[in-house]
Amino acid sequence: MSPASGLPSTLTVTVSPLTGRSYRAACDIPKGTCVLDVSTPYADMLYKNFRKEVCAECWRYELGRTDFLTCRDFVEAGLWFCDGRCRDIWLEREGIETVALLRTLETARIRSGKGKAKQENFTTPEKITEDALARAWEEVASQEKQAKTLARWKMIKLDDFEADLARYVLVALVHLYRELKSNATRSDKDTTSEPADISHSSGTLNFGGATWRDFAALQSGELPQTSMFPGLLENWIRVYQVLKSRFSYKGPRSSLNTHSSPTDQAAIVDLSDVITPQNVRTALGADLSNSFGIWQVPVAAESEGLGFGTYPIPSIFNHHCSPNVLKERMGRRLRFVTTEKARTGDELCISYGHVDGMSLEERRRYLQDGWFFLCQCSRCINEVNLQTSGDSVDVAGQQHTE
Ligand SMILES: C[S@@+](CC[C@H](N)C(=O)[O-])C[C@H]1O[C@@H](n2cnc3c(N)ncnc32)[C@H](O)[C@@H]1O
Repeated sequence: MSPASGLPSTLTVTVSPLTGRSYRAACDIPKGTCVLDVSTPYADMLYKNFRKEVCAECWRYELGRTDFLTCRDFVEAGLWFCDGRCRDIWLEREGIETVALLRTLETARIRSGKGKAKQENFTTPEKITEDALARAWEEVASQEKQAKTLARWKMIKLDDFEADLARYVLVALVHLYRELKSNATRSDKDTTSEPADISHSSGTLNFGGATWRDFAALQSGELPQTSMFPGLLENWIRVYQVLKSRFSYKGPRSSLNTHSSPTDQAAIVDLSDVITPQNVRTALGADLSNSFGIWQVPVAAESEGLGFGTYPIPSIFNHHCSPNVLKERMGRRLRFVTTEKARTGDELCISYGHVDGMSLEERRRYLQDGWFFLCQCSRCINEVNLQTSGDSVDVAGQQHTE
């Protein structure tokens, strides 16, 4: 599926059985051309360790200095800003209700030094398969039909890893919620009564030209990730249980969350329709296989990873070990610039990591371990063919005949 919106006329999407969707040049493109420019991710998250040192809007980071983060209006929600301008840009896009939602979510985080809270019983399947994952999530969905389940889930506390993932999922689901509300408002505009929660929804719908449809069309990393790290399934289910129990509301508003202030309760929207096992799996599955790390800039080998963001439209770039497109980050903005001339029909690829100085085996291991795929780029295929023919290749891709 190609992206619903935001694709420049210089790019076209093709699909191959081996590598899925990828971008190709729709015309001849000179070297140094910006082929894609995306202002913000669909969902993003700064790791808790860096939150007090990085602006939540422009992602400015000054090697651990914090004095430039002068706007601290929403620190309970885990949001530090350079100043009121960064705060207002963030609020304009995300909406004031998201501050209340994030603040409530932070109350579900195990406070440092408080150890591990009592968790739900969970047995990880012996072997992770599509069926085993489906059964585990069906079990969760059936549990929530029991009256006391949500009250019990409300007591669950998340460790930092899980709470950070929950923030990322929550941001994505609020975007979906707002898209649905906006569509409903548009189709209901002849009627006088608005949907109950629309008054709580603020902000502009602009998530880097992408919609939930684009986000949900991303390749899911759920099976490869949970197969490699089976404990992830329990982490993901706990994320779901916390989101469902705290932000789903079918009764009186005061029963929504006993931990948040009355102001927060008033501002919190009812996310029950969007917090579903399928949507949470979609958001988490899109993470590792598609997200871009938010690296300290300028990027160097020792750059800190501050968090990650998922940009559905750029996520269609496939990897190449000698790429012809370079990614540049400026704040939340990602720009993709050609590093050589591309002819009509050429595949346009970025590099997913620093593979330059690696041998074929090292590159393939790196991509398999970190990204769960066997690299099929033309450089790797050429080197495999050369190895079969007995010739050798050095790490710069130069061929040496024996
Ligand atoms: C960020 S997505 C890129 C878009 C993806 N092809 C799609 O259809 O959505 C990353 C996934 O694309 C595929 N991919 C990207 N580059 C590849 C390559 N060089 N060789 C094989 N598969 C690749 C892998 O399945 C990988 O998990």
